[in-house]
Amino acid sequence: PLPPKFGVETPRLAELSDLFDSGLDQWGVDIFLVDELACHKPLCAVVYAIFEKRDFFNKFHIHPSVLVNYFSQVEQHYKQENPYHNAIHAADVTQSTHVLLNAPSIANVFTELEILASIFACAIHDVNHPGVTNQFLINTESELAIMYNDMSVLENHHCAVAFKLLQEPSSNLFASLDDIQRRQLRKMVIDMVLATDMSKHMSLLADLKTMVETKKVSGGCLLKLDNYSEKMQIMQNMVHCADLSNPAKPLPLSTHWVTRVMEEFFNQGDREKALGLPVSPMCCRETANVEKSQVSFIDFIVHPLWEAWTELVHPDAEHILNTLEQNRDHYCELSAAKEAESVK
Ligand SMILES: COc1ccc(-c2ccn(C[C@@H](O)CN3CCOCC3)n2)cc1OC1CCCC1
Ligand SMILES: [Zn+2]
Repeated sequence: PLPPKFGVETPRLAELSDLFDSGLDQWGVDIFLVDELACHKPLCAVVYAIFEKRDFFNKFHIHPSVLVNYFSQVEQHYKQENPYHNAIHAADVTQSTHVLLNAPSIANVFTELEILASIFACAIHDVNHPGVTNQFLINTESELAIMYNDMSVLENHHCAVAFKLLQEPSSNLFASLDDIQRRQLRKMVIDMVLATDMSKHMSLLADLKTMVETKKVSGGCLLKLDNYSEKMQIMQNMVHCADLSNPAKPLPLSTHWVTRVMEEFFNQGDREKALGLPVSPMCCRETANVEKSQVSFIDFIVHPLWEAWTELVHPDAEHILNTLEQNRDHYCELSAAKEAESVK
């Protein structure tokens, strides 16, 4: 028997179906509307829709009910009390990567298994996120930090939880893959999820820039990706771009994410204050300058990354970079207006 369409019981199935028809392949689909129409199971709905659109059910002999069993479990393991690191963020990063994969300039670069691994990695990349940063887990000598020896604590946890949930027989998504494929997929997913650790950002970006330079030299085509490491660098940067894509989305979505991430950071700041720990950067609700922080985040982290990605897939991501630059100017103006207000 087939599970409900998109794996979610919703009285608004027709609207959800229409939104996916028009928006699933679009940069900037309203993921918060997906959350509403899917009765707060956005991850199940988005993954189901992408698997259907990419014909993964047939290509990898996955029964829809097994997909729904597994991603319902994954969705339940995202803490919905987190303002930011919840299943909506996972659905957002997954759908964003689905769009990036459609860029014509990387059309024939990845195998179907690599595409499956990328979509899967996004869907699970923050599962069971506790709503605090690695530094907080380390500073508080949390069980997770002890478990993972302070190294990419969150990212190791997300991976372990996701693969543990796969061991449930009714949820074994990759049962029909052969052992080689399953082992390749597991390695690719681990490599991508561990690369979402922000402390890896600078080295990831350096690799991407080198690849862009060599691409320029080799006459612009990406097809000469012969080894695993080069391909994985692109996949890791693609997922990292999607993870840091909030400022590059249409402004209403971007500001909604800023509100949510600041609330999560401020909750952490409250906990640090209560524990007598130094309050992390941007986590103090009394002193944080939200707009200024966004401008710095864009100038130092997000824009350099998206500038490199845009060069790699030129000209397919120009509109994304333009949106990022327009949004940056918006936050800059807001910040200046706030500054002017405060000196009156
Ligand atoms: C929409 O804006 C953001 C969307 C996502 C993130 C984001 C997700 C994961 N991270 C990594 C941090 O968990 C780790 N950092 C280490 C430094 O201390 C703060 C915590 N960051 C941040 C965003 O903006 C920041 C908050 C104000 C400006 C910068
Ligand atoms: Zn994330």
